[in-house]
Amino acid sequence: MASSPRILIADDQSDIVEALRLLLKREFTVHTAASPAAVLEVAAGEELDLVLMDLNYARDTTSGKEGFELLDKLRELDATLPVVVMTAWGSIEGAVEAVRRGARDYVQKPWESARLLATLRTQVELGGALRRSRRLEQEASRQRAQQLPKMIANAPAMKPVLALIERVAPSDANVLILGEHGTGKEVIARRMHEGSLRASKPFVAVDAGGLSPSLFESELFGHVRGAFTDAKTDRVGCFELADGGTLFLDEIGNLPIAQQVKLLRVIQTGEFHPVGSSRTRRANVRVLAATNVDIGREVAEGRFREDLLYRLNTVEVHLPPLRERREDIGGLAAHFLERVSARYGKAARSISPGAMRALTEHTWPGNVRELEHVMERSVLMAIGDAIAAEDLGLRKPAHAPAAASSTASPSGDDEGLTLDQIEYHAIQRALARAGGNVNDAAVALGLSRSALYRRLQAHGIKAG
Ligand SMILES: Nc1ncnc2c1ncn2[C@@H]1O[C@H](COP(=O)(O)OP(=O)(O)OP(=O)(O)O)[C@@H](O)[C@H]1O
Repeated sequence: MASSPRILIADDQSDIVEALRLLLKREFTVHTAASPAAVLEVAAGEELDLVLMDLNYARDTTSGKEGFELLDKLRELDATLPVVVMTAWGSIEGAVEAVRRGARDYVQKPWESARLLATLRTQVELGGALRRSRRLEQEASRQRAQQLPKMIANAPAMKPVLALIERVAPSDANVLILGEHGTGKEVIARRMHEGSLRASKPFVAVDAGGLSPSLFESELFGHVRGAFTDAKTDRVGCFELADGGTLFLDEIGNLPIAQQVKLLRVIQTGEFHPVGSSRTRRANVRVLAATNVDIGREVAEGRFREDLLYRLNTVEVHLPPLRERREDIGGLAAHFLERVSARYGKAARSISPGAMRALTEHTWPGNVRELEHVMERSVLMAIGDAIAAEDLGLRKPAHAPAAASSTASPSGDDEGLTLDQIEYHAIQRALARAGGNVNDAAVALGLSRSALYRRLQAHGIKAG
């Protein structure tokens, strides 16, 4: 059975305290105090649900000064604790001042029992609701903090990135995050959101560039039932889901021109129509976008609208590839090792010095995501106490230069490489043989020119 609510009665007149105690004891657990000091002592030591207090304590005073001070202190102690003040008949100013200072209600002496009880019940209930909602809020923010992916960023190359996040996260500026495939652009976007005033509101991520044109509008703006054959019910779009919060548009560089126009309009006006509806909806959304393509070139070659770029890149964050922040490889590897081991219910192993050397010498065309996959594989493959270099499945010390070079031409021995790595090396070899000519390399690889460009972008290889 739930225990009865706990009330503290505070008055220096013992006959009043006693009368109240008799009235309230059937419904409440009653504590009493005769002075402000005693009130604070009880309030500090007991979980209370309400304080019913007089405003005057020193004999013959009527100013209420002591009561107001006590009220302030109680609110400092616990702003959610409801306080109801008692005032002498006719001193309404005192009651008004007490309410201004945070008392939830007041009763006049002599009180009318039924009314007093009703007032106390209401305030106990409201106070309980307030406390529950505060608790839920705290719980939600704790969970958010826990879900926030850990970000390893100690390398010198990450310093400017961290400084920029700190500076622009709290603003409402639209930010464009530039970086190769798998460098952690979404991680940066989440950090920005968590560091903003929108942190308690939703963060919605959408792969904008990966949506088919027919899905794009419905995904972003929603649709109404019957808008098209498959629209069996209304659907809320990402803009509306992110209202008040942050919308992260990934792969923005791959967005076809027709969709760029639609996106630009919403960003300019904050207004949109769900597919099949003529009703205008509004959403207050901060847009963070990311791309791994050379967006300047996309604009220069007419594939990306300059006006949209200006809307998206109020601030630009350049996320360096993993090969430019090798100092973080150890920390990232350990982090992924711990996470993956926990996921598979395995004891976390250490990383042998040989494995660590192999990790730091690898060129990481797939960046942090590739490192994550390598660590996942190694957890499954390892048999010893420590992860050995062989468990990583990496080519032995890869001496291939950074991805930007066109001379990388590792031997045709692909054993132990991931599909992604094999593709990377095949492209590098084809480019090297074609003297950097993308058309020739595409022919040699049996790809169309644009398909090869897409792969070059995906691997962060700069050709020509
Ligand atoms: N600095 C980092 N610290 C810890 N984990 C990271 C870091 N950067 C990236 N990761 C992890 O690496 C993976 C890839 O990161 P993310 O998805 O953010 O990359 P991306 O650049 O957005 O990828 P894409 O180009 O495919 O959109 C994720 O699992 C992410 O949690």
